[in-house]
Amino acid sequence: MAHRFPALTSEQKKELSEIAQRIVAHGKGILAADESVGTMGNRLQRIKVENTEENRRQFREILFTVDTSINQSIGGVILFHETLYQKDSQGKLFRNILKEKGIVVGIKLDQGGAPLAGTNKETTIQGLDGLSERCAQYKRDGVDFGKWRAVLRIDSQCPSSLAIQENANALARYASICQQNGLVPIVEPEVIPDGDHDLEHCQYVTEKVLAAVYKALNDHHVYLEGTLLKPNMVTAGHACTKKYTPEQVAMATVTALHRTVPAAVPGICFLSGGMSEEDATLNLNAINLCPLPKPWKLSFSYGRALQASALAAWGGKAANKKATQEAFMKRAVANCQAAQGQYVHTGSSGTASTQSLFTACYTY
Ligand SMILES: O=P(O)(O)OC[C@@]1(O)O[C@H](CO)[C@@H](O)[C@@H]1O
Repeated sequence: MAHRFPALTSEQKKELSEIAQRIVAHGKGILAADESVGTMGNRLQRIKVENTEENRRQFREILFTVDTSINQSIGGVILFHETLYQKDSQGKLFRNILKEKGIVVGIKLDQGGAPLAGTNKETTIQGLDGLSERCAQYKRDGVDFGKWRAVLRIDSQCPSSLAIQENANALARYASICQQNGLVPIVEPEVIPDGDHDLEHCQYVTEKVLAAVYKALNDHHVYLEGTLLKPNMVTAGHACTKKYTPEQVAMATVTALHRTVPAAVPGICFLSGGMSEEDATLNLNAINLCPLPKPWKLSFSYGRALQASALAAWGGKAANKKATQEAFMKRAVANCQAAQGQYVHTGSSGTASTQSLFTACYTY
């Protein structure tokens, strides 16, 4: 089989791999601030704030106008469509505020789940139609990476081979379209933590899912050096009675990744999946200390685990801006340290940072 129809030019490949490497350089990770309107509504409800466009804008303004030193810990921010075109109170586009800090701007590209008939409530993700045009427009608007989240769940007959294959193929098709338009695709196959399964079962399923994803990416001629993976950590199900240490989670996670993710992938940025802020940091730290070969950067792309304390500190009040920014900065710095295996837990974490952020059947 000759390679007669190259998918990308060498210039395109260079641009993609440089973007991917910038995002995860020196322990940096990603702030996933891409909650859709509905998901943000759930977050705001917890702090008794109304889900209006202005309230969503105000919270994000506080995060994005944090001190420039945030660029030592955060390499990329994923936005939702609405946020990409919002401005701060001085009239400056959020995306320009982020870029001036040297942070790469990303966008959520998937458009929600659709049921796979004949399965045990499994789904695929929509959004491929018109995706190329959307990517081209976003690139013109200053976006350099995309995100697509596929959801797999563990249950009786789940994940089925249909759900694994279908979601792997959709992720690969999305990744190929992103790269054609100059966007680094974040590939997110999330095995959600609902259920009472043990750590070993989650590892088994995660390996099957990741193996299928990398086969599909190869089939679709995706340039791995210009991608980032956003997987779940391997953890026991939320309702499992047996508890595991961060070191056990780390060993199961790195083993699964080592068996399935090619070394050409520059970075693996975990989602937090409903872990408390502190657990997400401790597990990431243990992953980076795990004594197995780790040819990729192992970092974070947290939504809940980077914003829970900040949301609680804000409470919808402009007067709490400083405390909100301090809470956000604290988590960002802690995760940057964890991404280098240098986090030291001081034991002085606030209540918000140790609270579980799990939501059953987390969809958006
Ligand atoms: O699991 P977390 O770290 O909270 O969020 C991971 C994530 O993929 O899921 C969210 C909902 O789709 C997104 O906002 C975010 O990018």
